[in-house]
Amino acid sequence: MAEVVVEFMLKMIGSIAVVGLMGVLVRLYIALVVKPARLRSMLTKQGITGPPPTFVLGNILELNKSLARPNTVLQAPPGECPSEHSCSSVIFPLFEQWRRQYGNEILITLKFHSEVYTFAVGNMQILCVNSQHEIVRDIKTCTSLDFGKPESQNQVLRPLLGEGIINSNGSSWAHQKTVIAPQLYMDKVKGMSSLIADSAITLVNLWKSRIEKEGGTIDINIHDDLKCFSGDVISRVCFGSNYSNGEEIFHKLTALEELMSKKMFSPIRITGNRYVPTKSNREAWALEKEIATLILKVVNERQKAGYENDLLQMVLESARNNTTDRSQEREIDRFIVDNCKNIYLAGYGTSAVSASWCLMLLAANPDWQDRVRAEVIQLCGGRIPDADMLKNMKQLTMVIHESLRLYPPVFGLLREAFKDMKFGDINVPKSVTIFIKAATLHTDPEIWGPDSYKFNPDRFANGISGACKHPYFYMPFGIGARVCIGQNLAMVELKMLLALILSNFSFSLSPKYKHAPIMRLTVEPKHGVDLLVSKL
Ligand code: HEM
Repeated sequence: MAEVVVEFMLKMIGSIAVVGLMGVLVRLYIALVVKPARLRSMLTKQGITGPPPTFVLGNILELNKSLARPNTVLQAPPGECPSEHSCSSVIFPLFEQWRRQYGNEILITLKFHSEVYTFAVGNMQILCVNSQHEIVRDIKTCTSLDFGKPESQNQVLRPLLGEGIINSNGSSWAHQKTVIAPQLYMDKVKGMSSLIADSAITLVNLWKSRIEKEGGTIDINIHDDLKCFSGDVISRVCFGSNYSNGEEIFHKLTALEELMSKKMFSPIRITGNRYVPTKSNREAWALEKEIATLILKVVNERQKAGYENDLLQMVLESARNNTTDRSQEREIDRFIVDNCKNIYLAGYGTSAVSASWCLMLLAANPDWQDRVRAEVIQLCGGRIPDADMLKNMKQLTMVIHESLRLYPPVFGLLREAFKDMKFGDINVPKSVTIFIKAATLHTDPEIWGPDSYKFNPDRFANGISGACKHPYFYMPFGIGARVCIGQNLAMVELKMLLALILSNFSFSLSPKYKHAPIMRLTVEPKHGVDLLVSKL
C-alpha cells in the first residue's frame, strides 16, 4: 500500500514538474519569438526602417552602472573627488548611446532583462518614445481611460500601493482622482504653507544646533535629513493633528518600499512569486498588515475626535459617502488605506530627492547660490516666507526647474494602450507599453540647445515655454491625464525649504561627496549628498 502511495506521489511530482517546465518554455517562446516578431512586423508596417529593433538584454545593474557615471553638470573644485567629477560624460550614457545609435525616432523595442521584472509580470515589449514631438504631444493631450498604467506593473507594485490612485486604471482611478486632486490644488496648498514652514524650521534648527555643538562648519550627509523633512510634511498634510502617528506609518512604509525595491530589481524574480511564502514575502505581508492597522487606528481616532480639514478627512468622507452598505466595510477600509499609502509614497521620496539634487547643484554652483540667496533675503527680509513671497521667488523657481530637468526623480513614464490607439502617425496596438524617457528628453540638445547638459537656470528666465522648443518635453511631473497631482505642494515644499536653508546657511560640496545617481524607485544620489555647511 505504502509503495502505491509513494509511486502515486512521485508520478504527481513528475507531472507537476513537466507542466511547470512546459509553462516556462511557452513563456520563453512567447517572449523571445512571438512578441518580438509581432512588434517587428508592426514597425515594418508603419514604415519604420533603419536599424532592426534591438533586444537589449542588459540588466538593471548595467543601467545603474551607467547612471552612476558623473555628468558635466558638476564642476568640482580641482583635487576634490578627483576622477568622478572631471569626466565629461552625460547623466544617462546608456540612453544617450541609444539616441546616437537610433536617432530621435521611435527607436528600439526593449526587453530590459530586469526592467521586465521591475515593471511587469512576465515579459513586456516597450516602445521607447524619444523626441517624436507629435507622439509626445498626443500622449499629453490623451484623456482616454483606455490609456493607463501598465497592468503588469501595477500587479508588481500591488503590495506597496494596493489599488490606490497611482496604481489603478479606468473608472476606479478617475474616481480617486476626483476625490484627492482638489485637495492639492494651489488654493489648498497655500493654506498649508505654515505647516510646511514648521517642518523646514525643524531641519534648520537641527543643523544650527549641530553647528553650535561642532563649531564653525559641519560636514553632513543631507539626504536623510531631507527625507525626514518631506516625510514630516506629508504626515502633517495627510493626517493633520494626528501627524505624529504618521511617523510610524512612514517608517514602516519606507521599510516596505525598500523591500519591494530590492525584490523588483532582483535579477532572479520569478513571475507570480509574490504569493510564495518566501522570507522576503512574509516580511512584506507582515509590513503590509501593520501599515493597514496603523492607518485604520488613525482613522478611528479621527472619527472620534471630529472634523479636520485635511487630506485624510476628504479620503474618509469620500469613502463613506460612496456607500451606505455596511457589508462594503472592507472595501471602504481598503480605499482609505491604499490612498493614504499612495499619497505618502508619491510625495515623500520624490520631494526629498529633488531637494537633495537642488542643494547639490547650488553647492556646486556658488554664483547661483549667492544669486538665489540675495533674492530670498530681499523678498523675506528675515521673515518666514509666506505663500506670496514664495510665488515671487523667480530665481529660485528657475533653479528648481533646472534641477528637475537634469535630475528628474521619475526618470521615465510607462503607459499601456488597452485598445488599439494612434499617437502622432504611430499606431500603437492594444497591450503595447510605451516608455517615455523623461531623462533623455530633458537633455536632448535638439530641444534644449547645445548646452543641454549644463546647469544653466537662466534658460528658464521666460518660463518653461521659453526654455525649450516644445514645452511638453519638460515633464518632471509627468504628462497627460496621469500628471502629478502633488506638483503644487512639491513646489511650495521645495521653495520653502530652500529659501530657509539659503537664508540661514552657506554651503559647498564636501570632499566626501561622490557623484553617483542611481535608479531605484526614483533617481537618487547613491551615497547621499555631503555638504560643508556653515551659519551665515
Ligand atoms: C518634486 C516632487 C515630485 C515629483 C518630481 C513628482 C513626479 C510625479 C510624476 C512624474 C508622476 C507621474 C508618474 C507616471 O505617470 O507614471 C507623479 C504622479 C503622482 N504624484 Fe507626484 N511628484 C512629486 C511630488 C508629489 C507630491 C508631494 C505628491 C502628494 C502629496 C504627489 C502625488 C502624486 C500622485 C498621487 C500621483 C499619481 C497621479 C495619477 O496617477 O493620477 N507627488 N508624480
